[in-house]
Amino acid sequence: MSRRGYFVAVCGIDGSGKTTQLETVANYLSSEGEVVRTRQPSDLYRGDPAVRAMLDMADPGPLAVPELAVFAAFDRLRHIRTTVLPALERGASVVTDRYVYSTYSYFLARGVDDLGWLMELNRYAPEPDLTLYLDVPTDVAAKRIIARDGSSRKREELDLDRMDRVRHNFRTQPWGASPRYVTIDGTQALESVRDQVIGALREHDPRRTQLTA
Ligand SMILES: Nc1ncnc2c1ncn2[C@@H]1O[C@H](COP(=O)(O)OP(=O)(O)OP(=O)(O)O)[C@@H](O)[C@H]1O
Ligand SMILES: Cc1cn([C@H]2C[C@H](O)[C@@H](COP(=O)(O)O)O2)c(=O)[nH]c1=O
Repeated sequence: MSRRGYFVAVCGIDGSGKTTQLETVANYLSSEGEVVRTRQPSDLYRGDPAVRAMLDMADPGPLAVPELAVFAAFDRLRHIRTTVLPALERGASVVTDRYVYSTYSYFLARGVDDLGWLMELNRYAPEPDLTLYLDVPTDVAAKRIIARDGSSRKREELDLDRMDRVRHNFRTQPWGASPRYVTIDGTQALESVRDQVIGALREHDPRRTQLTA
């Protein structure tokens, strides 16, 4: 019997602990088989000079933000088609650093006011089996980034008001709540966060139902 892999997304504001917990997820799942660790946006979007320039501008202008949203959606669909789905279909687990909920949270905070339009752009993005949202206040995340990097790297991370709005979106999920979207208090000690991440991974593992079906 062919078995589809486990699809997990890790989301949160910059500095919330995503990279740290991606390691937890990948280590946990790798004891059971192949794990593909990836991220959105992909290098196509991140490496584009116009994207980098717009992310660094205080006010990129009214057309630039929707342009970025369209490119991010294109990038996501291509990434899903070329990386995520082939891996899941061969039975590998896929763990992605950020997913469509990051797009919604960041673009709403950047001023896109039509969530329906954003959702329509991303309608073919499959819902992960589990999305782990690491909730951390903006000031805590900013301090962590400065402790890690010496100084903040991007304008976006420096804009604490905007990051507060991003966090609000992640917390309130205006795109619609799902039992597969699990909020974890990311301010807890590392061991505690890790235990909750592993608990959620066990609870939402689609292969449990595949085995008992
Ligand atoms: N629960 C925690 N308690 C204290 N520090 C933590 C915790 N989790 C992560 N950190 C530390 O906070 C910093 C940011 O964590 P991490 O790099 O995992 O975040 P991130 O969300 O991937 O950040 P970015 O989006 O900027 O890449 C790191 O130095 C990490 O060691
Ligand atoms: C999903 C998504 C994210 N972004 C933004 C959000 C962040 O500012 C960066 C990625 O930062 P990282 O810490 O290096 O992961 O990209 C975006 O512009 N569009 C998206 O769809």
